[in-house]
Order: sequence, then C-alpha cells, then structure tokens
Amino acid sequence: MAQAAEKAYYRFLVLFFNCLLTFGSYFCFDIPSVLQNQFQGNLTCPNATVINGTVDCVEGLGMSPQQYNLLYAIYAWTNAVVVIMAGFLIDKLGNRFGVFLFSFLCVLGSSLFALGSHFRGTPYLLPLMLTGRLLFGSGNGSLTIVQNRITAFWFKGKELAQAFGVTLAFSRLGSVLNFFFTQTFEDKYGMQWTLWGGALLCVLGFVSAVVVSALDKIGMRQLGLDGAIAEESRKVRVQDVKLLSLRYWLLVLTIMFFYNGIFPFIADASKFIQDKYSDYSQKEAAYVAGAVYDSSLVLSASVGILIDYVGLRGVFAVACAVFTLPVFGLLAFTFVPPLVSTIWLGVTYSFAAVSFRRFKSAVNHLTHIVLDCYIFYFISGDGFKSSLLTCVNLSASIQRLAKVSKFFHIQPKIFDFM
Ligand SMILES: N[C@@H](Cc1c[nH]cn1)C(=O)NCC(=O)O
Repeated sequence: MAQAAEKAYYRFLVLFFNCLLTFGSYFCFDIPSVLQNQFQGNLTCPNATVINGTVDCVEGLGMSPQQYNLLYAIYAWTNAVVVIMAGFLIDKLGNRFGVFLFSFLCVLGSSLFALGSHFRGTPYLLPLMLTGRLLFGSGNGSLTIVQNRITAFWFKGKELAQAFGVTLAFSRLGSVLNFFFTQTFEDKYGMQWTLWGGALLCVLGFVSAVVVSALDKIGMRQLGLDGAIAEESRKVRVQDVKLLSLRYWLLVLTIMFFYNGIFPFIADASKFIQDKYSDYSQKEAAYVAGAVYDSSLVLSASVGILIDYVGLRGVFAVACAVFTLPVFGLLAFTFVPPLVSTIWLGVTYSFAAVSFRRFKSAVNHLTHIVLDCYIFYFISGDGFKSSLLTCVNLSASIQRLAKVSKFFHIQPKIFDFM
C-alpha cells in the first residue's frame, strides 16, 4: 500500500505550511517603510495644529533619517553574512534544524524590535531596535533558503515550478498586505501594537516551522530517505564552484545591481512620495509604494510561465535592468504620478526575480547575499567598502551554490543555461 507521503495531498500540505514560514517575516520586513513618518516623527507635539483635517506634527520615535535607514542596513548586512554560514549549517544539521533556528530568530528579532518601541525618548530605543533588526535579518534570508530546499525536495520531478511560484506568491502576499493594512492598524492601535502584531505574524511562521518539520520528518521516514539525504550532502565539494561559467557570473552581477535599486527605494518610498507629491496622505503613499509588490504578486506566476516557455533568462534579466533606469528618472525629475513608476518597477522586478529564481534554491541563497549587501551600499554611500564585502560574500556563497545545486540534482538545469 502507498504511504501517505507518496500521495499528492501530503506534499501540498507540506507546501501550505512551508509557504506560511515566510509570510509573516515578509510582512514585517517593510513595516518601517509604511511607518517611516512615525519612526522619524517627533517625540512630542505640544503645539500641533490641524490643517484640512491633518495634524502638522507627527508623534513618533524621534529617529533621524540616518537612524531609520540603519534599520534596513543592519538587516541587510546580517542577512548577507549569516546566510553564508547558514548554508553550511543547514547542510550539516539539516532542514528541520534550519527552519526552527531561523524562524525562531525572526520571532526573537521582531519581538525585540517591538519591545524597543516602548523605550521612546530613551537611549535604549535605537540599540534595542537595531538588535531586533539584526536578529531578524539573521533569520529571514536563511529561512527562505530552507524553505526553498523543502519545496525542492517535496516537488522534485513533480509540480516544482508551480510550487516555487506559490511559495514566492505567499511571501509577496505578506509584503502586499503590509502596505495595505499597517497604516490603518497603526492609526487605530498605535505604533507599539502594530509592531507586536508583526511579531505575532512571525510566531505564526514559527508554528508553521514546527508543523513543516513534523511533516518532513514523518514523510522522509516513510520514503526511507532520511539517511540518503545526509549522505548526499556530505559528498558535495567546494571545488565545484569552478564549474560556474562567466556567463553565470555576469547574470549574478546584473541581478545584484538590479536589486540594489529596488529594496532601498521601497524602504524610503512612502515618505519620498509624501514629500515630493504633496497631495498624498500617508495611507495613499503606502498603497502607491506597495504597488511594486502588488504587480509582482500578480505577475510572478504568468512571468514564470512565460520564461519557462521562451527561456532567455539572461536576456530578460539584462532587459529589465535597462528598462528600470527610466523609472528613477521619472521619480527624480518629473511629476508623473508615482503609481506609474512603482507599477513599472514592479513589472521589471517580477521579470528579474523570476528569471533569477528559475535557478532554484541554490541561486536564491546567492540573491539574498548580493541584494542585501547592496542595500547597504545604497544607504551608506560607502561604495568601495561594501563592494569589497560583496565580493567576499559572493565568492563564499558560490561555494554554497555548488553544494545546494548538487544536493537537489539541479546542476544540469543550471549548466543548461550556461
Ligand atoms: N531578505 C528578503 C528581504 C525582503 C524584501 N522584501 C521582503 N523581504 C529578500 O531578499 N527577498 C528577496 C525577494 O525577491 O523578495
């Protein structure tokens, strides 16, 4: 008689909880962007006046723009560094250990971040919130790697492309809902409850980690694969990195510079829109900024099918980098409604993300490293130092790339492209 783990419902159950792993952390990642006004708002508003129904002083945490951007930079740096070690750790200790550890780090990080907001006006606020983002950054990127490994294992040779599409869509849904609801929630319940709400969504991720681990363990045992996977993982050699071609590296660089423009922009987009285009409320500005993720959510699946059909991933990646350039021109030098720019950015982002993700979990690992480094590059303006670090990260992470690709037997696909 066929075991439960061999049936379709079992792997779709795994997929459902696997998707929930990152839903909350993606939601949390951009909470600061929606609430940038409050993060940078005044500690008190003693002489506030109301003009046309809006108060001219926003009460908030009193951060400077630099301190606000540091929240994203510290996430990016720890994410980038930890993801390198995470790869090796997961290889040695397994997916189950990975989901527990990294989803726990997300919970811890987002909780510390929320706790920090209670220390408004004290010297503890920034260290607590930065430590929160640091721990959150240590968990989130690495969690996506384990998530993709689990999807790849359960859907290898079956509905793999669709499963990756659904996983990505679920994460995007987290981002989209953040830009739709966080401001309304903050209006009603205040900043502290909003941040605790984000932490609660990360707890949902942790609960899903428990369920996914259990399903994975039971299923692997039924399939008699537990030992085989560990053995395969140990056989992978670091020298395999030499097999990656110049064409592959060029694609990596393209995506790296591409992401450099996307996430730093989203981090500051809501406030930028309010500052530059005077007739946008905070809520409207968040909707417009979130349109990058909205279009990505809507398009990812169809773009995936298109790229699977026509191939040319490298061409798509380069083309969307080129077509993104005018967006920043529009935003900087014209008054064309910003929704045009954010939807446009969402379209090119979808093509870039999908064409890159077609290299499966191994490359996803690399994506996180490169894009996160470049968030710092953008924010700090310290190009040389961060470029150096990125190179170090790249070479270290490519070792992991070779490992993971072998592990999932996806090398033939990668080398097809090259
Ligand atoms: N580490 C995440 C950061 C992120 C960005 N938006 C939501 N979370 C990441 O690198 N994601 C890659 C992606 O394409 O979403």
